[in-house]
Amino acid sequence: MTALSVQGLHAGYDRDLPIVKGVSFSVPKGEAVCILGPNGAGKSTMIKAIAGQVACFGGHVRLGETDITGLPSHELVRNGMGFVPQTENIFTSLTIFENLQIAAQLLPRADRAARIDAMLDMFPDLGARPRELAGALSGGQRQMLAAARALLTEPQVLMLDEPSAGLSPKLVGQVFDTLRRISDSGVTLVLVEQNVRAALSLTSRALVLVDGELAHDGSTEALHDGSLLGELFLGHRAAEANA
Ligand SMILES: Nc1ncnc2c1ncn2[C@@H]1O[C@H](COP(=O)(O)OP(=O)(O)OP(=O)(O)O)[C@@H](O)[C@H]1O
Repeated sequence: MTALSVQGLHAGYDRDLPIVKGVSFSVPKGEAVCILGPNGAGKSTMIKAIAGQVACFGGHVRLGETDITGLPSHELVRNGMGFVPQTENIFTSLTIFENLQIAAQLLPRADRAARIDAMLDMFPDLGARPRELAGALSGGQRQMLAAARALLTEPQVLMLDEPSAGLSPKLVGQVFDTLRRISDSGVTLVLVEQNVRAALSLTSRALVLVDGELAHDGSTEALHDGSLLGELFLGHRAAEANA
């Protein structure tokens, strides 16, 4: 069964200069997929367009059978999409518990307390100190809180924009261990990553975006020795150099 389907997506900040140009892919339920590519390729723009935060100029995004193209973020959450942006993904002046409470507002009142408890159980680092200010957490714990906020509504698909950004190697390891647990629990994962090694350790399939177009869609095995990835990335650099 297909969890997420993107067909002929054109998206960006100016209709006359789309950043994402005709990208199509689909992700079966339960699969973990990473989106790789050189700086400026349009990875963040694409994931934000799928998450309803950047304008779609053409094409379709479907979550299961539902067309979600261009729906605002809160509607996407109701339809089963979780999105963890790269920055400003938690409220640092509020406690861990309050951060979860705000995310829980989208749930029926009767379900809120149980879902918050489930997240505090799932993330023991957070469960040990629910009254601590989110701003006092380490970078890795902040990413866990951001993921917990997104998972609270039990999304079918969880998308993350560079969960390793700004983290030390040790914290990257912690965050990816958490993502592996989330993936193992059956949630479909789509993540944009600059940290190729970490991304390939988690996902079985990679999409490579070069200059807003899909340059590769296949098993991560082919990318482990780095030469194909290098070719894809270098091809882009050569094109830039000749421009
Ligand atoms: N808010 C914005 N307004 C206008 N242009 C933008 C905006 N955000 C990004 N861009 C442009 O869109 C292009 C793609 O950027 P994007 O951040 O999507 O790439 P990326 O592949 O995620 O890069 P990186 O790996 O460096 O984060 C770049 O040319 C960038 O300058």
